[in-house]
Amino acid sequence: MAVNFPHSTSQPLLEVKDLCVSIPSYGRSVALIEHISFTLREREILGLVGESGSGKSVTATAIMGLLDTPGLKITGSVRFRGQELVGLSARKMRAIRGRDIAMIFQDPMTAFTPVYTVGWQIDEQIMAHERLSRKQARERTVQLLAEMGVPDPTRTANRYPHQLSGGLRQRAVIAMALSCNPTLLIADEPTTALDVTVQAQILELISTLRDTHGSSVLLITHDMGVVAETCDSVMVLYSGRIAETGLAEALFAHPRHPYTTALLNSIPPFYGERPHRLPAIAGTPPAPHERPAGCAFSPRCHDAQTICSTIPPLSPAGNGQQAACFFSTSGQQEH
Ligand SMILES: Nc1ncnc2c1ncn2[C@@H]1O[C@H](COP(=O)(O)OP(=O)(O)OP(=O)(O)O)[C@@H](O)[C@H]1O
Repeated sequence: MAVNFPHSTSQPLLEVKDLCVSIPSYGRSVALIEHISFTLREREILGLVGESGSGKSVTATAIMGLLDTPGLKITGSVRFRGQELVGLSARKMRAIRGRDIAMIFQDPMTAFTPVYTVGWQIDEQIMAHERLSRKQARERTVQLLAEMGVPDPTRTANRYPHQLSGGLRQRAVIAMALSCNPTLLIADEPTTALDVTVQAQILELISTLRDTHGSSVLLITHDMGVVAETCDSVMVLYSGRIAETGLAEALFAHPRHPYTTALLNSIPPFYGERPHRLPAIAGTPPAPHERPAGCAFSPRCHDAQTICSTIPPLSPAGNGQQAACFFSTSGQQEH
């Protein structure tokens, strides 16, 4: 587990304040995410965790300016190195995406087109941002692939995406994402499609990026085990709202929200096959348009009481943690 978070005094890189995304549905506005606020510091690895449908991808794509559903409304603030990104023109946002913020997805095949070699595509990415010849770009491509632990990088660069194993493809995707030296890497379930051994290697690679490239990482996952292995800090989402935040070490030792406790109980054994999706707790999260009044987790919570029919505010819960639970400081959720 990433027990020490050495960068708590480093500069804020990404400051998200009160980010809300809603869509119109049958004449009313339905929130996909609500009041999301967090700060990602330089060289920090922050895990964004929650079950399917909790709003992780919507949060990430809103930050990246990639949400384009008609009628969708984004409010709040996303500041990257002090610059406001919400409301920025598509052209300026594209420039920031290519230069400062890169994103990698669960399925590495989506990052590459099948008809060009992997090396060609990474070269193109480099040449789009720097005035380099193909030969110079290829040297950089090969160097990046080598840094990502790709064996025989010169030969691998000349192969097509389908000729690589899943693990090698994901390494190549990370190499492409890093080709412009982004300061922020957003990784959306980057290891879910990979087998356990390769997952561990890719997570190791991501954890070393802050040392090799000085990157900050927003790591999206449904798997608390992945957070434990990789992240300095954690933000737990439930039904589009923050359930709990804190440093990984503190939150793992003393979860303050019953949903966090349930997720921690779902961590599969360290050894053995890791199931694709573990049922964290009986029942499923509500869809955005079916979110109950009050605490959205209360229908699945053993400790729910009458007060939970009002929305619990996100409040300090000790140890630098914050939790949206009326009982978060009483200690009754500790295990
Ligand atoms: N463009 C959209 N239009 C309408 N609803 C959307 C849109 N994108 C996501 N949603 C809904 O918003 C909710 C949050 O989705 P999101 O993809 O962020 O969840 P997630 O936590 O990333 O889940 P997963 O782990 O399955 O990717 C879901 O109920 C989803 O159906």
